[in-house]
Amino acid sequence: MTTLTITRPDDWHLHLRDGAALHTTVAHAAAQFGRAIVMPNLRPPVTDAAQALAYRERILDALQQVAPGSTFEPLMTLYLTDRTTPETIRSAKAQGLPACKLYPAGATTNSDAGVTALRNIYPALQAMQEVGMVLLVHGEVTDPEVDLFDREAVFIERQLMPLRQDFPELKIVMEHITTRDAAQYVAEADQRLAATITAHHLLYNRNAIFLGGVRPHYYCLPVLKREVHRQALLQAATSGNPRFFLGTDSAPHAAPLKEAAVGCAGCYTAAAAIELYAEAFEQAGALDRLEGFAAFHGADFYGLPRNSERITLHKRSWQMPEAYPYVETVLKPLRAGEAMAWHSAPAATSAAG
Ligand SMILES: NC(=O)N[C@@H](CC(=O)O)C(=O)O
Ligand SMILES: [Zn+2]
Ligand SMILES: [Zn+2]
Repeated sequence: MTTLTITRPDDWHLHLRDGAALHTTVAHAAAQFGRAIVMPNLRPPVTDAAQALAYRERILDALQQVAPGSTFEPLMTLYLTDRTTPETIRSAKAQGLPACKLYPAGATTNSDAGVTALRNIYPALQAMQEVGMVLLVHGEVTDPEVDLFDREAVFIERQLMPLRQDFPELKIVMEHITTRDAAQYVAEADQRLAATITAHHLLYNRNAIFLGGVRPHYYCLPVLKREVHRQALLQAATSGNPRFFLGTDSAPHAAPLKEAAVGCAGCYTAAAAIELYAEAFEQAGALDRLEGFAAFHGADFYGLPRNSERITLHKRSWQMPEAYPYVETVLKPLRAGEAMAWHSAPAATSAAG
């Protein structure tokens, strides 16, 4: 297959950051995706509807500048803290926010204000269950005794299983799953549990972080795992199961902050996300399953209409730029300077055909 036309995809897990960063991140996201679930882990975090709507306006302002006329739609989320009240949840739902995000305190970038114990958010979760908001989960325990590579599997046992028992009607998305354990757990669960999978976890195993020396641009959280896990994720993503869908977790950090003694976690894939996913699906011989994963399953899970526009991908080699301008520095994308197998044509080109 040398061209592939699919319904315009959505990104169900995306970091856009704020301020001048939006000029880079919003341009990339809007070029590919119809909608994106925008992560709330800003500094300070987005903890109520008013902050979320103000952030949405800043995103839309940037969109007007970098892609005038674009219909890209940012879907806003709340950052849960120990102090999130049921009233905050009800107000967020009333103002159209589809989801809230659980960051266990200390689990990842900008999670210091996150939740220190699940019981602290039980009243908020109860309200979310009642009003029908989706709970998004960074599923890793923060217990320093637990090996970094086991933190997702342990989270499922210690936190997610009891949580699902206590809130059986709550819709939950396990974000950026990285293990066979998570893929199996989600596959065996009911309709209310889904998972997003990133392109980088489909394409790389943990060797990528250490190939010839430490490679900070392959460091993200949850960290890349062994090849058996990558294979299991690929199988889940290409299985056709509607509870697995696209979430890039594209997480920009200025290059100097990643190439540091203590480098930030996060891979930047938004500039060519669908091309990376196409490569992974092709590798699995399942390009015919890409559209469901990228454009249908997420919208269906969230109860939103599917996109009507289409995009076209061409099998054509090109080179990923070394860097993109980013605030006052640069941003190095995953695959920087390396070959890409698929190329996505701008919407205008595909519409003409
Ligand atoms: N994935 C990451 O490694 N980093 C994300 C946070 C997150 O999604 O956990 C970020 O905001 O930089
Ligand atoms: Zn996360
Ligand atoms: Zn993320």
